[in-house]
Amino acid sequence: MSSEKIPVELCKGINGLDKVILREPRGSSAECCGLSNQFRLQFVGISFHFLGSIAGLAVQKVYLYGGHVTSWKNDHYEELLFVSSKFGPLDLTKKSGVQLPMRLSSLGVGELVGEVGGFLAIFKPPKAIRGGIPICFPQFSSHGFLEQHGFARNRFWTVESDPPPFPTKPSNNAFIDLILRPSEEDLKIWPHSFEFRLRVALGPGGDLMLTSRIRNTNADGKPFTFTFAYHTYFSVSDISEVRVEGLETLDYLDNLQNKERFTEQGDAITFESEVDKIYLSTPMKIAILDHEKKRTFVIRKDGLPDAVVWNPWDKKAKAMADFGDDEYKHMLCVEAAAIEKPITLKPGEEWRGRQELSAVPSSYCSGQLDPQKVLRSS
Ligand SMILES: O=P(O)(O)OC[C@H]1O[C@H](O)[C@H](O)[C@@H](O)[C@@H]1O
Repeated sequence: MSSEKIPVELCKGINGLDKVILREPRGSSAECCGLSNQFRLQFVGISFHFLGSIAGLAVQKVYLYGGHVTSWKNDHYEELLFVSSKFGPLDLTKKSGVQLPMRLSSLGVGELVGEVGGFLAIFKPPKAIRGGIPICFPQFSSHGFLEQHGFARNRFWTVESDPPPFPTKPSNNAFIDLILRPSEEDLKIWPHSFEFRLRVALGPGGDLMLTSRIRNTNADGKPFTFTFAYHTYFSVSDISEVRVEGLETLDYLDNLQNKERFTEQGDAITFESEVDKIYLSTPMKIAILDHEKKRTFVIRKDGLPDAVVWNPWDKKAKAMADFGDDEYKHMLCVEAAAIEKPITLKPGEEWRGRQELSAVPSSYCSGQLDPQKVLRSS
């Protein structure tokens, strides 16, 4: 089958990795990923059921881990998102001194056992994929009592073939709709019923668009409150060659200084050490200029007033089991978010948060944040 004729395809990648690929005729693509079947079966005993082809809209149950976009490529087939070479549960063993292969079996909720020559090591269940676009919900970071960044990034999402209508449908049909509802276990840790619909779409020019719709479906009449972020890892040539525009002079909370509030002073944001800041009430457009690659990412966002900027730098990188020691040089997270003013929904209410990413050649001039001008430049 010619891939060009299939805007949405369900397939398997390396090591049986389940993924949905969105394709755009000029060559751009995006992938939403799961963990490999085999691996998931070993770890948590969840089976996958493919009941048809997505292109034919006959799929009823496809589970994708985290509703996580793991790849976004332009029409030159260049990867635009960073994903760590060490992501995934297998690599978590690396820094604990345990070697694979080992026998793995499920111990029930939350614990796994690896046995190597009589030596037992207990691991946490699979973590979020390190890179791409993890979804942080219902809590950003440690701003609350839930696990870091909430649980949505560590759950299986389902493909939804017939979601409630969006105002517009992408003309190229390169989109996929996912849904997450809480399990019984989730309700024990966050006692709120919700429907989280995520549409991942690839625009005709290769733009990657994520739209989240979160609805309170509580039957007990209670509202709920959440924080949220698209935790986007951009791939950059060299972090010291990168500049972020659109956040100058804004107030931010510095996660490295007890979330204290400061005001940004510089002309544009550049990087020479660890950064972990939540910029507040940011403009709808933010640009990331990569001088070496001569590429500019433009983030357009709606319903997401804040923007997190994160790079772990060398020391933290070394401490992260699922991250290469030098990989901090090639990534930058700029995360469209709603954090400072958490969102509250009454039963029946729905919230929308949208992020649109473009990658354009850097004939883009500094300070020129009109996205139309950016898109017209070549
Ligand atoms: O390691 P993770 O849980 O994926 O979090 C990675 C990072 O996410 C955000 O950017 C936070 O602001 C950081 O404080 C955190 O270190």
